[in-house]
Amino acid sequence: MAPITVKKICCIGAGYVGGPTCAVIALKCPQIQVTIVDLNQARIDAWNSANFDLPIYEPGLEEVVRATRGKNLFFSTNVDKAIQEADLIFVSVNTPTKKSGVGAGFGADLHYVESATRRIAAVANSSKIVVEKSTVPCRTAESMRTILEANCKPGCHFDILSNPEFLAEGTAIQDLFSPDRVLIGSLQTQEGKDACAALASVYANWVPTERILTVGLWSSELSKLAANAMLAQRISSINALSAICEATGANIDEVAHAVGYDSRVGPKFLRASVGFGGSCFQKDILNLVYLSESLHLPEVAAYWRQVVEMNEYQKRRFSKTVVDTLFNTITGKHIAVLGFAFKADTGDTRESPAITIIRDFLAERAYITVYDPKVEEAQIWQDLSEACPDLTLEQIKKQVTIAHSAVEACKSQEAIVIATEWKEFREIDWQTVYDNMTKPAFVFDGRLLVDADKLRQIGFKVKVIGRGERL
Ligand SMILES: NC(=O)C1=CN([C@@H]2O[C@H](COP(=O)(O)OP(=O)(O)OC[C@H]3O[C@@H](n4cnc5c(N)ncnc54)[C@H](O)[C@@H]3O)[C@@H](O)[C@H]2O)C=CC1
Ligand SMILES: O=C(O)[C@H]1O[C@H](OP(=O)(O)OP(=O)(O)OC[C@H]2O[C@@H](n3ccc(=O)[nH]c3=O)[C@H](O)[C@@H]2O)[C@H](O)[C@@H](O)[C@@H]1O
Repeated sequence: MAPITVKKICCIGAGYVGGPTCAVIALKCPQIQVTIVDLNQARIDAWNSANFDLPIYEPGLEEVVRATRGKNLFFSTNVDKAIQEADLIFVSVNTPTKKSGVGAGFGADLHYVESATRRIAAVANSSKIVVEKSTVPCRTAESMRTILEANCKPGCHFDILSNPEFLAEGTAIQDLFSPDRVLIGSLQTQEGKDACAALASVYANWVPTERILTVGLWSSELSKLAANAMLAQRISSINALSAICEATGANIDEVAHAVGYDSRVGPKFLRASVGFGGSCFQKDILNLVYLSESLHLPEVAAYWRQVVEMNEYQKRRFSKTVVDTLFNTITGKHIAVLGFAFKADTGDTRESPAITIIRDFLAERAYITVYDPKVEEAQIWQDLSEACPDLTLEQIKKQVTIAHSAVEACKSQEAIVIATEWKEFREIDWQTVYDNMTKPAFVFDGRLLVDADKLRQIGFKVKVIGRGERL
């Protein structure tokens, strides 16, 4: 059979993954027409906005969209038309943790994947390659195939591939331009292999072929959960060690450096922090826990669950350090929280540790001033309202103020908490900040960001995560 040539791609889901991923495909494959669709009209309008006020902030993304939009990249809410025209369809919809019913709190909520799949079956009038881009539990492709085969029009045939995404927010464009690997899982039938080759040929426009890994469908699905679980496990491991450092006087930077120098361990992803956030680590580990439990593997489930429990402990431990250090009470005290996003270079706040810390401070009835360079005010209010269901928004607004710069946020405060590692926080004029604070002035660095010695010379009392030194 002649190799399948992909000419038109549809991506269902114009979010953090679908948007950047398919914009980069459009840039690297000018011969392919790419249409990204979503049910959310506001999101599509933002992708199409005349001034490129895109719905997500990601360094380099605007340049990619400027170079391709209206040429071979289109954003639309006309899901059916894009499905009908495409030869290959990415399903890149959200797969959050289930909130109720069987598996609540652990399992993935697959209803967005299912409704996208049902839509493909209902409207497709020719054969398609359907690609799972969303992160899904192992064997989801089988359910998709059952739905597609039971509902498709006569003469239509669907090949299903798994092609999980490994980009990290904040570096998405760089990660997509030069991925460590692209993973494609397929059934090991001739048709499955042909579909796999068709998708591989799309990536081969810019990814070296030795980095395009082809495996079985179930391995591909599980590899995505495994990759996130192992990355998160490294952070929980280093954070567990940070607690020992604080208790013994060891320095977590030095420990991470010494351990990471072993080429078998490697230096990356060993940065102690106030805890990991983001929409996926916790969700994907809980998904793995649920999978393990459903497979009657309770020890395996407990092992992975501990990675999330350690992360919760780290966030709690950080809040408690602040209270303990501020003479065992923060009631009525003024604290600046620098950073609200879950990491630098993104406006995304999903599962951000800053939310948990502020919730803890609100429970102690402290006054908080927040500053983040990219997170919208409305998002901060929404996140705090969800995190503090016992408080009305009016009550929250009495205790929380949003500032427009770091220096403004720190003015007249008793303590500063660094919750996100934004580069601009490294360049703060600490002398001016100190002069304008209530004394003693405290800095709690949850991101290993400040030069603690320099701050101490100015007069600050400084506590850095993973360091047991004197204030
Ligand atoms: N955010 C990240 O950095 C990464 C996310 N992932 C995975 O990718 C998937 C998507 O994640 P995000 O892009 O962050 O989610 P998102 O929530 O930003 O975007 C998903 C989009 O899908 C749309 N959608 C849902 N059902 C639809 C339907 N039936 N038809 C059309 N549109 C529909 C939603 O309106 C939403 O805009 C998830 O499974 C996630 O685990 C994987 C790697 C990285
Ligand atoms: O499936 C996903 O969603 C993605 O999840 C992560 O990407 P992301 O969550 O965007 O960002 P990371 O850089 O992994 O950071 C996650 C959290 O861990 C924290 N972190 C990271 C690294 C580190 O050494 N220490 C640390 O505390 C970050 O501050 C952040 O809160 C993975 O890195 C991606 O490979 C994966 O595709």
